[in-house]
Amino acid sequence: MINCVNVRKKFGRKIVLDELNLQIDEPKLVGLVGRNGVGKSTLMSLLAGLEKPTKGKVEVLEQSAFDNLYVSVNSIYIHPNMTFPANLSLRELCQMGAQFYMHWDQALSEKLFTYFDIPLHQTFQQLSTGMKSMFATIFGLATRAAVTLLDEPVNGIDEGLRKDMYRAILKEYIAYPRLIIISSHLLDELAHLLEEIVILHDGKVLVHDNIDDFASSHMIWEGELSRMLAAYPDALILERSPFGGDRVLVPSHIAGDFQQQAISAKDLYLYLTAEKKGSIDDVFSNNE
Ligand SMILES: Nc1ncnc2c1ncn2[C@@H]1O[C@H](COP(=O)(O)OP(=O)(O)OP(=O)(O)O)[C@@H](O)[C@H]1O
Repeated sequence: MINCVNVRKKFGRKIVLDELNLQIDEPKLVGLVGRNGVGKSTLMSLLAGLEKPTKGKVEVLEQSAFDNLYVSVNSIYIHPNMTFPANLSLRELCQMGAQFYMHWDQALSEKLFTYFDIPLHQTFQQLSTGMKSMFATIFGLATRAAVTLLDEPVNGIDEGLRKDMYRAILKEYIAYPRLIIISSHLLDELAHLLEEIVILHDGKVLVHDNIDDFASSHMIWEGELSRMLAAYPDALILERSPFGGDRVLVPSHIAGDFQQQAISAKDLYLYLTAEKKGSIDDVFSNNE
């Protein structure tokens, strides 16, 4: 359904994505994660055909994505900075959506708008930040587009309603499977929904895996650091303890006679993408 081959994307002299490869062949619920500024939105814009790759190939539904009407009518890209025509009410926007997207689900959108209390007589600009996200995400789901790209879909939504929105996404996906890619920083909230995870790091896909396989791919050893490093020199040191309980991260297939702990997908993602530039305490250390 999507195929990115050796994709590079530059803005001016800044290379954001480079030699990025990603292929997804069937409907899936996929989480796209990565640290701030790594290029998640850029990748989604490329998939939506809004941006042209500087180099390489971006195909969606087997067609080159950039500026392609077939890709436009079969995909939707919802993101926090999106705008809608200021002179149209939300109801009118939905009528336009129904004309453009042939699988538009009017009944679903009406039920969700009612549940989330979205005032359809207002314009998009009149909504609060959280309501904008709710409207846009429901709009995205109602399109039933084969490729649905949700960039930070719960941006600004309070915690209780976020859970409802995740559930709405999951139920819609189960009822009408399609490729839904969700970018988010809230991997702990999202992980239970996802089938696959894609981690962007240094302009590339660092991990593309089944979410459960990803979480179980590593484990934490606790013990004496020198012994653990002797058993596995490439272990990532997570924590030094003056009392002997040092902690390191190792791939799960490595055998070692140490206390072992499972790790959550969120923590593993954070460790694998950590920048090694000291801690926030170092920034303040001269002032203390
Ligand atoms: N149109 C543009 N012109 C110039 N630079 C851009 C443009 N779009 C994105 N960038 C730059 O590309 C980089 C990646 O931005 P992008 O928004 O894709 O990252 P992101 O992973 O979605 O970030 P975040 O998690 O903070 O939302 C950033 O350095 C950003 O400044």
